[in-house]
Parts: sequence; C-alpha cells; structure tokens
Amino acid sequence: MGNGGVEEMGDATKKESIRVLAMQFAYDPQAPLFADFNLSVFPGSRCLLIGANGSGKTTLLKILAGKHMVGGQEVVRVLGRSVFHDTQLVCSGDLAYLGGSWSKTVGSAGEIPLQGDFSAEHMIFGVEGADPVRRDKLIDLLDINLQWRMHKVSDGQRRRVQICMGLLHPFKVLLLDEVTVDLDVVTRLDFLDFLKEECDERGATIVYATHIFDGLETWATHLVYIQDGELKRTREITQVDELKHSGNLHSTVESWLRLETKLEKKKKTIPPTQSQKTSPYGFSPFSSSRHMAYYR
Ligand SMILES: Nc1ncnc2c1ncn2[C@@H]1O[C@H](COP(=O)(O)OP(=O)(O)OP(=O)(O)O)[C@@H](O)[C@H]1O
Repeated sequence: MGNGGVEEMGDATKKESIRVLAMQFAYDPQAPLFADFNLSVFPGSRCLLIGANGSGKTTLLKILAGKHMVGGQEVVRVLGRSVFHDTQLVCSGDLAYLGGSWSKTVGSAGEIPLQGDFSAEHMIFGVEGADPVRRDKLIDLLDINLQWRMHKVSDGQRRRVQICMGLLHPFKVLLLDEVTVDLDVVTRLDFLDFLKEECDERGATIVYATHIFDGLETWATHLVYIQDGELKRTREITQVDELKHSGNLHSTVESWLRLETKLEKKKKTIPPTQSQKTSPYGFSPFSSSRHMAYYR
C-alpha cells in the first residue's frame, strides 16, 4: 500500500505485473466510471476483485485485458507494457483473459465461437504452440471428454473447454471474470488449486472477479473492493480485520455491501450541494475525447 496513492498488492520488492495510475474511463462522459483509479499488483498475487453489481469489476478487467482504451495509455500497464496497443501481450499468451462470453480470443485467429459443431479435441488441439504435458494436465484436471461436440454440451462442459483453451499457454497474468459459476464443486476446487500452483511455482498473477466466495479465504492473497469505480479497500487477505474475526469471506463481503447500501441510501436523503449538481463526482465532467470509451 502507499507509494504516492497507488494501491499495491503483493511483494513490493518485485516489479509490478499490473500498474494502473490515475486511470480515467467513461462509458458516458457525463458520468465517468473510473475517475482516478490506482492499483499495483505484484507477481505471485491472487487478487479477488469484489464489489456490488455494476461497481466496475468487468470494466476494470476488460481495461486490463486491453479491450477498452483509456486516456493516456501509459497509465495502464501489464508486464510493463501498454495493454491496448501491445497486442503481442495477448497473442503470446503472457496475458490471458477469461470472461463471461462463450468465445475466446486465441492469438490472431480472433474470436472463435465455442458453440459450433466442433469436437472438444478440435478446439483444444487447434490452439497452436501448446505444451502437450500442460495440455494433458488441463484436460485431465477439467475432466474433458475430447469427443464432446461443442454445440451439444452443457454450459459447464463448454466452460471447461473454454478454460482449458485459455490456460494452455503458461500465462504470466490471468484475468478471470466469474468463470467458475458453471463449474461443479469438485472441478471448481481442482481448478482453483491449479491456479494457486501457477502463482506459487511460476510467480503468475491472477485477478479474479467473483460473487462466489466458497473456499476463497485460503486461496486469495489479496482483496480489492471497489464501489462505483472507486477503490474502497485493498488489503492482504490476512490483514482483513473482519475476516480475522469471522473467518468467513462471504459474511465479510456481505457486511461491506450492506454498509455500502446503507450509506448510499443515507446520501440520497441529503440534498446535493451546488457543485454536486453540476457533476455527481464533484469535478467537471470529462469533455475531451481522450476520456471517451473505445471498445474491442
Ligand atoms: N457497454 C457499456 N456501455 C455503457 N455502460 C456500461 C457498459 N458496460 C457496463 N456499463 C456500466 O458500467 C458500470 C459498471 O459495469 P460493470 O459490468 O463493469 O460492473 P460489474 O462490477 O462487473 O457488475 P456485475 O457484478 O453485475 O458483473 C455499470 O453501471 C454498467 O451499467
């Protein structure tokens, strides 16, 4: 923590895997989602990204994955590189993003649909440059039947193939957006163990946005809690007081969200000042196109 207002996650003696500095981003220039967002994440960290619906988790992960452009690219760096411009980061497999959609960007091949009449084998073995040992390990771990036809499998089975394809290359940074929601309990826990190993043994970095906290107390190294695009809490998980007392991440997050709702309700009952009427964020709305959203 600290360092000129930049929130730091992990071993600060190492070079950051992710650095976000004074980031601004707006879907709507009149209501910026991120106004001055700072975050540093170091190798080996497993950060849980937590927040209410609409708080900005997916948007942040997409920005970190280079899918949204933000003003001044020097402020969002992954592995020291500008994510939006440096497409090699994703193509090389160093930066992996697994999100909610049923498609996965695989190198320069673009978006490959996971619902066509293809076999799981065709999909998985179609990813070039994969290490066969790692591939076999993932197929085994995710209990994938290579004969599955992608247009006939269940959501959970399709998700397993998506995860397998996304992890075939030994990523350095992995961004996960609620991808375990369709997995059965055993597959989810085995998958989380695999990811833990990747961080402990290779120094990989993971940022994982989720609303499901089962088993994550001992998995995560850090918590990053955001509210309406604002970073509210960043802590090593062992330093979270509420968690020390309850030992339960679910109830800890529940208490934060309930407090947030309460404060929001309270705020709505107080009449806004003149400056707040001009801008809900207390500063001029962004007018420059530099702050507008660009999508991939
Ligand atoms: N493409 C878009 N265009 C305009 N506004 C958007 C777009 N995507 C998201 N938003 C808005 O940005 C805010 C943050 O959305 P985001 O999806 O990042 O939240 P989230 O924390 O991931 O939510 P959830 O927990 O529901 O997945 C929300 O208010 C949402 O309405």
